[in-house]
Amino acid sequence: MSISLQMLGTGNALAKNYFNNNGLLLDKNYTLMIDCGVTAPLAMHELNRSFRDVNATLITHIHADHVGGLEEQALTLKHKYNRKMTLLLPEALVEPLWDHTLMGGMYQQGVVSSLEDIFEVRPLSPGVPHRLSEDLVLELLQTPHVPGKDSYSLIVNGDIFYSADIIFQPDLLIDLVREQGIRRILHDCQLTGTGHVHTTLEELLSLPEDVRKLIYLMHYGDEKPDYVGHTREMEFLEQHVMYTL
Ligand SMILES: Nc1ccn([C@@H]2O[C@@H]3COP(=O)(O)O[C@H]3[C@H]2O)c(=O)n1
Ligand SMILES: [Zn+2]
Ligand SMILES: [Zn+2]
Repeated sequence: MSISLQMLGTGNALAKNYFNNNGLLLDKNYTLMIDCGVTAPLAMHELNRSFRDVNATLITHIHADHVGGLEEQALTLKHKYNRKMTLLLPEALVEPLWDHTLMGGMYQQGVVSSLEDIFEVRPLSPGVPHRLSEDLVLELLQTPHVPGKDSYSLIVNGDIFYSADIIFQPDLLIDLVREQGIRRILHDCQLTGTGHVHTTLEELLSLPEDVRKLIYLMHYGDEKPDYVGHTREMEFLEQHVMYTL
């Protein structure tokens, strides 16, 4: 089973050179969009891709760089193609995504009054595998980010870990690799400053070598060029490149 990953962007919420950290996970018959931030519609356009060719969009948590493109996505599909996107999201996010984020822009009396009016909503329970296609199985793992904000990392096909924005979790990462058979880690990486809600490069560098060598770095800032060559075994994930996972 061959799974590919193409990032629509690899930047943090404020990056101007790398777009928001959103991705496409692809198997031969299925395309999953991981998060749909403010820059996702333009990123799709630049890749000559259409939301029509995405089977489902998965949301990890509610920050603009992860959900800020959903309004445009839903409107594009409705008005150009008369269809709804399948929205996969942790069950705990269904209500806040509508009440705290999308309702403000999308509410229309008598026409649009719930998330279900604009998406095919498929709530997912964390901690159990969900088969999305013949080759793609996804499990949500709740991980800490901003206090009070539910956030979910992903385990893909039982052996790939994709971090939502996450506070450094060394024990989890070591356990995933040494006990749970994870062979690839896609991890957010804050290059400067203290990691209050993200994991810093310094923290990732403190991991043992057998874990570091499985890590691709993503969700980084525009200062990334200054850090190339200073990440030991860990490589920066690059926007638009197609990776076989
Ligand atoms: N200097 C900054 C940078 C980012 N932010 C917000 O904190 C969020 C952390 O998760 P994120 O998804 O990276 O989005 C960030 C901004 O909303 C912020 O409040 N101040
Ligand atoms: Zn983010
Ligand atoms: Zn975030």
